[in-house]
Amino acid sequence: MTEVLKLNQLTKLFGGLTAVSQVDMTLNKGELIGLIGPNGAGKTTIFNLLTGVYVPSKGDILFMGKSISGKKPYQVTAEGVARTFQNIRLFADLSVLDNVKIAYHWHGKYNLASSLLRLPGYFAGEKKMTEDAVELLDIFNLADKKDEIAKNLPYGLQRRLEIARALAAGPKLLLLDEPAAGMNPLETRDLMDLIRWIRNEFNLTVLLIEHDMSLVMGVCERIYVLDYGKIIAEGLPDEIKANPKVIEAYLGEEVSYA
Ligand SMILES: Nc1ncnc2c1ncn2[C@@H]1O[C@H](COP(=O)(O)OP(=O)(O)OP(=O)(O)O)[C@@H](O)[C@H]1O
Repeated sequence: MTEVLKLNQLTKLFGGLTAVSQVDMTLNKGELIGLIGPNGAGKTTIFNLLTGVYVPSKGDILFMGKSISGKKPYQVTAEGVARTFQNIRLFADLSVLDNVKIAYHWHGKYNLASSLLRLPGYFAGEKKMTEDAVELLDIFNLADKKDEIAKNLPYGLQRRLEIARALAAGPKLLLLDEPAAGMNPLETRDLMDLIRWIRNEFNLTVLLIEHDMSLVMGVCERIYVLDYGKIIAEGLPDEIKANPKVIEAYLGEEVSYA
């Protein structure tokens, strides 16, 4: 089994606050893993550490066996890690198509000189990129919206577009931060199917933060539970549901497994 991601004693302090504390985690190739925990548990901080937004205070992050701790976000993207955000971050005033095409530039199909000089390679590359982008949008049922301005899309479609854009960067590891936030139950169910499908189709490993328990339990093969920055449980969805530590951590929060 190939280890795609390994966190060794990952720790992040903000002043006196330990937001992430000695977290160990392993993701194997092709796994779809959930990261859950009450508000403020440190989930998004882990994503920010994984993507180079923050530098770990202690511990290490290994991606495909190589340390990526301390790398800049663009370097982490180039290594093959892509993410979506809790609060959607699209280029709001660009078209749906351009939002995806921008991400393709990460693994540019042509070099800077050919792009500046508009050499034949540039036009061929540009055409191929547009075709690829439209194909990707088609998978996400967004091809007919390709010329719309991103901010004018309904919320659920903006979330889909964000995932499409993340995939355009050609990741090996996809990090999804609350992909179902703000979606209705039908949209959530569609999204679950889509996440499972893209994992298979794009040969991905997926780590998913989610508050919607039905989504987490329905789609994830294994789950890590974080509370006050520490991993308090790890296991199969049924094990997690029945784990007293998890139930206690969630006491006072309304949890629905429906
Ligand atoms: N840049 C920062 N500076 C100081 N404290 C921070 C910073 N970012 C996060 N924190 C704190 O770290 C802790 C973990 O926050 P984080 O956003 O990672 O939690 P979370 O599990 O993603 O929460 P939520 O489910 O509400 O999104 C919180 O106490 C938060 O206030």
